[in-house]
Amino acid sequence: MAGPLYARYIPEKAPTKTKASVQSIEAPEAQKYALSARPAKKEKKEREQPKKRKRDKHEESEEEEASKKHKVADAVREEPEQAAQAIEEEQPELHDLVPLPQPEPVPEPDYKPTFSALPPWLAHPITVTSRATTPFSTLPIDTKLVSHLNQKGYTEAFAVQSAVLPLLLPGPKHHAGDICVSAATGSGKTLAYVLPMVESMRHRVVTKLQGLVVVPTRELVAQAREIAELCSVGTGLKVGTAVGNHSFAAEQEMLVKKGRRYDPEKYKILQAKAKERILYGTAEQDAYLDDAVDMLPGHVPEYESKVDILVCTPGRLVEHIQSTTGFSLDDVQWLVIDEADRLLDQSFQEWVGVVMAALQAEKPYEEMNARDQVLSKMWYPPERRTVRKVILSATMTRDLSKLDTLRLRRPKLVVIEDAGELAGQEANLQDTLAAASGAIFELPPTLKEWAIPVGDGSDKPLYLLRLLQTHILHENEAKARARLEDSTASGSGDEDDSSSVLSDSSSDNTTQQPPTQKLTPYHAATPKALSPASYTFDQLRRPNLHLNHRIRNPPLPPPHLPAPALRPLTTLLTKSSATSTGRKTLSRFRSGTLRILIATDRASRGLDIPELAHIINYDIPRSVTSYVHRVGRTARAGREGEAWTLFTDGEEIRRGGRKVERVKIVPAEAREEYEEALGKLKGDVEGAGR
Ligand SMILES: Nc1ncnc2c1ncn2[C@@H]1O[C@H](COP(=O)(O)OP(=O)(O)OP(=O)(O)O)[C@@H](O)[C@H]1O
Repeated sequence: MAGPLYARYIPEKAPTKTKASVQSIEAPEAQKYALSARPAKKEKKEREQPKKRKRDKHEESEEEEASKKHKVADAVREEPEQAAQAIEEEQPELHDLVPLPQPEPVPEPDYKPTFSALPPWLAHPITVTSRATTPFSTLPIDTKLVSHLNQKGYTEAFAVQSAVLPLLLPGPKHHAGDICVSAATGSGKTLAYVLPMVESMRHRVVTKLQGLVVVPTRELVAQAREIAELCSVGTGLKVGTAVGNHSFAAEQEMLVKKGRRYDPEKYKILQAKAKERILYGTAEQDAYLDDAVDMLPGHVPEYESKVDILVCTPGRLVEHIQSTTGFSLDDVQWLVIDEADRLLDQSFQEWVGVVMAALQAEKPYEEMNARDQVLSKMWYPPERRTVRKVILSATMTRDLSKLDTLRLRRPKLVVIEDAGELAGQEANLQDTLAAASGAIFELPPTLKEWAIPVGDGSDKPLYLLRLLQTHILHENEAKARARLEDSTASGSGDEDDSSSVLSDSSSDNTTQQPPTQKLTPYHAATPKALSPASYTFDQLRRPNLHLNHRIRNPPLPPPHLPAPALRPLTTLLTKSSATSTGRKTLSRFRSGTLRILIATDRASRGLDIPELAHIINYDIPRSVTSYVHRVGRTARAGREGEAWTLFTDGEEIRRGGRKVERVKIVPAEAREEYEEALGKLKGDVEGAGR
């Protein structure tokens, strides 16, 4: 009998479905056992008519199912509660699927590669501890030079010098190949390359450009030149520079001497070339031929270098290679690249390619000396000179694509590592940072680093002001005072009155001042602060002015300080400062006339101011490299120094996997004056922009 056309709808419960699925999982098992219990004959019969049986079974089960449903529907209609209970009882107990128990995973050892992608010389550098020093007298250096160095206070070779000098000077440890050096800022790298260069040229007869030193900035050129001149005393070697602080023509004049030589044969060749050029236009556009035309009959022009060692910036070097007649690198024996990572990072008119080509270039036949001319006509060409290359940095690159451009010959890498407790931290830093950027980083072991939280950064100038007042100037003034008292007691004070700064500034706060004339001896020796910063106050458009303004116009002269107001002691050094202004600023800072220098990253490389005691990173540097070079302006040549970094809420400063020690500073209490000054400054800037 067919069921009713309609009935109350009872949704199927999930367990019913689950039951079905459980049943369907269990069914084959049950069937298996059921089948195995049947007699073999029946089994055979079943096998013979499997399709029919299956279909019949299927129809039967459908009928059963339908009649069951009808029964349930009837029961529900008659006794709904009992029916529901019965249905529930019918439900089998269900369990979720549980993952099978698994064995404990076997811990995998940390991956330690047994190979390195770096070539052996980079992967296994010569490492030397930063404490290894050697007396200069034990090194194969001219005795006069040793005593001159001693007089100037250079008695012991620093670690980098102790490691590099034997490799570059003649002797049992001499290395016939190129050297790369990674050593901390202020560790004495300049002397490490200048000394062997000068020693190798000591007995030269005529002036030839034999040593080429390339550095990135003008300040570095001046410093390297100073050291080169110190080492060249008594040798007659001439040191020149090319940086663009003179006109190009004046610089050409300083580098190359134009002369003439009687050589009728060569004269004929040159005349022929010159005629060719005149006939065919611009066949060979070189000033050399122009000069030849102006020569006396039978004479040819002859150019000589006026310098033995040239210290230069890469851009200016390229200009001279390309445009100065008679300037050549044919006799160069030494190529030094200081601050190599920076120089290789920036193209500077593709300087590496130009210099390498100039070093490789064959001399034209007519410019060869007689011996080479004879040899060049023979079966084998004249011997090629080898140029010794010395590549240095405190953040040495291990980027092979960059180093390859220098065509290094049998190179060796020397790394000066920090000894003692700090070495672990450095190693960490090196591991993590070297892995991240492919560079090696070194920091001076005598450097102390501090981090100062400044909230959201909106009050940074006030934090800076307080830092200067409480930790830097205050401390220094206290030290100066103590030294003053000592010397006054011993009566050894230098009476030289060069301290106009202290006397000037005393007008701000006369009652606070110690007797000014007595402070003078400590002036030059008073530690100073440099505050490299990159500013981001976009709304003010002239950000440097902002910081300078804050320091030069402190909201209130700090009454508790024996120091004068900061205004006359502070100045700016930016990239846009003209060369002469920059030089003057630096010399005033060196002498102690100025105590606070607000600088950009221009001052972060190579600047050597021995007395500089504090670096303040007003903003967190953009890279680790930048941090290393900035803080490296202090703690130089084994002196102590401190680096302070202001950081905002979202920033963090870590070193060697740990946070740099924090110092809490309460910002200077001058908010109202600060806001007022900011408003005034904004007005000034907007006024100036109109
Ligand atoms: N053997 C020495 N004895 C005493 N002072 C030294 C010695 N060698 C170098 N110095 C001094 O150490 C200071 C730092 O030297 P230098 O500028 O060569 O360091 P650097 O390693 O090139 O630093 P940077 O990487 O920052 O350029 C200089 O003032 C220099 O005169």
